[in-house]
Parts: sequence; C-alpha cells; structure tokens
Amino acid sequence: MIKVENLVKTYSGYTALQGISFEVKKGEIVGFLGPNGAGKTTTMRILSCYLPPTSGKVEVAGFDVLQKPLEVKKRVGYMPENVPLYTDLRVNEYLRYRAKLKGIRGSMLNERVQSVLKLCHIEDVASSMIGNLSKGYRQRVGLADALVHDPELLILDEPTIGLDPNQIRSVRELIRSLGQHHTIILSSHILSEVEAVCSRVLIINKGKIEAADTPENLSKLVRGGSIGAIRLEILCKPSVGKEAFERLEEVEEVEIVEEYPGGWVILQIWPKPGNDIRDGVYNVIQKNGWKIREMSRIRATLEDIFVELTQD
Ligand SMILES: Nc1ncnc2c1ncn2[C@@H]1O[C@H](COP(=O)(O)OP(=O)(O)OP(=O)(O)O)[C@@H](O)[C@H]1O
Repeated sequence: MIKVENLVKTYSGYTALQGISFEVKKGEIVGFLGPNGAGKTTTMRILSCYLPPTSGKVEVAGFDVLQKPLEVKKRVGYMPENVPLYTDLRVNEYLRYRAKLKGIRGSMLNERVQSVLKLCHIEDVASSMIGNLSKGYRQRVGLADALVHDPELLILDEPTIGLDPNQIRSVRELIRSLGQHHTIILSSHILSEVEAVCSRVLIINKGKIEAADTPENLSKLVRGGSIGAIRLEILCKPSVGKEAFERLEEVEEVEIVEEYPGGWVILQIWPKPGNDIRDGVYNVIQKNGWKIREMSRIRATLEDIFVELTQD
C-alpha cells in the first residue's frame, strides 16, 4: 500500500528527512513514532500529496505521488494534526461539502455522508454547528471527513491529541474497527495507545528510520529482551538470594530492589540476552525452600523501546 524509498525532504536548506525507506502492506495498522521534530508530519504530508518530496520515490497503492497525485488522493484519507474545520457549518453540511470536493456526486453523496456519520458515531450531532462541538466530536468529524470518499489508506496524525481518557478510548476503538477495512498509518505520542492498536511500529528520529517491526520483536532490542526481567519478593537473606541467582548461567545481573522488616526482599533478575530464566529462577527458590510472595515479569514497554532508540 505504501512504498517509500530513500525519501529526502529539505526545507530551505534544513534536511527534515534524510533518505528514509519503509513499506506498509495492505491491511496493516502501523504506528509512526518519534520525538518532536523527527519528521512524522513531513512524511505523512508527502504520503498524502500535501508536500512534494525533495528526492526519492514514494508510491501509494502503486501510484507515484509526484506523477499521479490525483490517483493517490482518491485512495488516501488524511487527518492532519489540527483538524481544520469550518466552525460555522453544520456537521452534515460540512461533510457534504467535503464529499463534493472529493468528487462524490448524485445518490452516492447522501449515502457516503450517512455512512461516515454512523461509522464515526456522530449521527446525533449531524445538525449541530461544528463550532459548538466538543474537541472529541470535532476529532470524529475530522475522521469522518478523512473517510468520506472511502479511501483504502488512512493517514492519521495524532488522532487522539487533546482528548480526555474516555474519548481516547472511543477513538481508539473506532480506529481498531476501521482497521478491518482500511490500511492505517497513525502517529501518536501515547505509546500505550499505539501498543493497543498497531500491528507494527516505525520509529523515526532526526529524519532517519531507527526501527520498523512488531512491538514484540522490538522488545528484543532492549535489556531483558522479549522475556524481560523477573521480579521476586521472597523471604531470604538478600545477599544469599542475590548470590544464588547470580550462579545461574543465564543470569546477567541481580539487583536488590528493596528490603522489608521481617526478612522479605524484592529482587530483580536480568537474563543474558535471549535467555528465558523463569524455570531456573523457580528451581533455585524451590531448592532453597524460600517463601515467595510475588513473582512477575518486567517486560519492556513500547516506551522503554522508544527511549532506548531515540534518546541522545
Ligand atoms: N514548512 C517548514 N519549513 C521549515 N521547517 C519545517 C517545516 N515543516 C517542518 N519543518 C521542520 O522539519 C522538522 C520535522 O518536522 P515535522 O513536523 O515533520 O516533525 P514531527 O515528527 O511531526 O514533530 P511533532 O511530533 O512535533 O509533530 C522539524 O525540525 C521542523 O521544524
């Protein structure tokens, strides 16, 4: 659905994208992550033909963005970061207007507007002035606008920015359901949200792609790998526990996190890369007959991966 090869974008001498390459397959929901100024919006604007690339090749649904921009625009629904809406139009008037601009005519016009009103759960505000809507409803109107010509690809720049937790949850559910029929690329700084909806993640930093993979595979890049560390609360002398676990061949490090009165201690045990230490840890506890109050896995979150890959 998207093929980007060696894409460069410069703004009057400043290089915002330094030759990035990536692909997005039909049906994927891809999270596009990166610190402020990394180049996400620039990339999304190029994909939706709002900006021309300086060099490189960008194809959407097999059409080149420079040679066939109209074909690309037919197939792309773009929701920019700050959705520009006409506040003195009613929701249904605005969507009809946008649909007409996108070339929808005749009986299809009503059909498409009714369909996106329903899909985005804004039927109840169809006759309201956009200026009177809450931020969450405006976001949904922006999404309905992006969807009104039934595009194959949805490009969403920070779709949940400024929303409260309930609204975030409902927009997230909406995106997830849209993923059944559309390919989606979305940027967000809410990493738990990306983890919840995206099958794959692209991480961009200073105009370069740092990683492109599933969250599961990316977690192998950080300490503890995909298995993660083991956190234990056991009844034993801290130094004795630490040494016992350190003797396991697959263990890299044991930290004493906290000691409590009564002899309880919290230990965090880090495996050497690629090792699963769960059985080994259990065997040590059993052999020593230690009482145990908690055993859990500390797995790398997308936030840990993001920080690891993008911090200076
Ligand atoms: N029209 C422009 N003229 C000059 N520089 C620009 C222009 N648009 C973006 N830039 C610069 O290009 C770089 C990438 O910006 P971009 O908006 O793509 O980043 P972003 O990853 O979307 O950031 P954010 O998370 O803050 O939205 C930034 O340094 C920005 O200042």
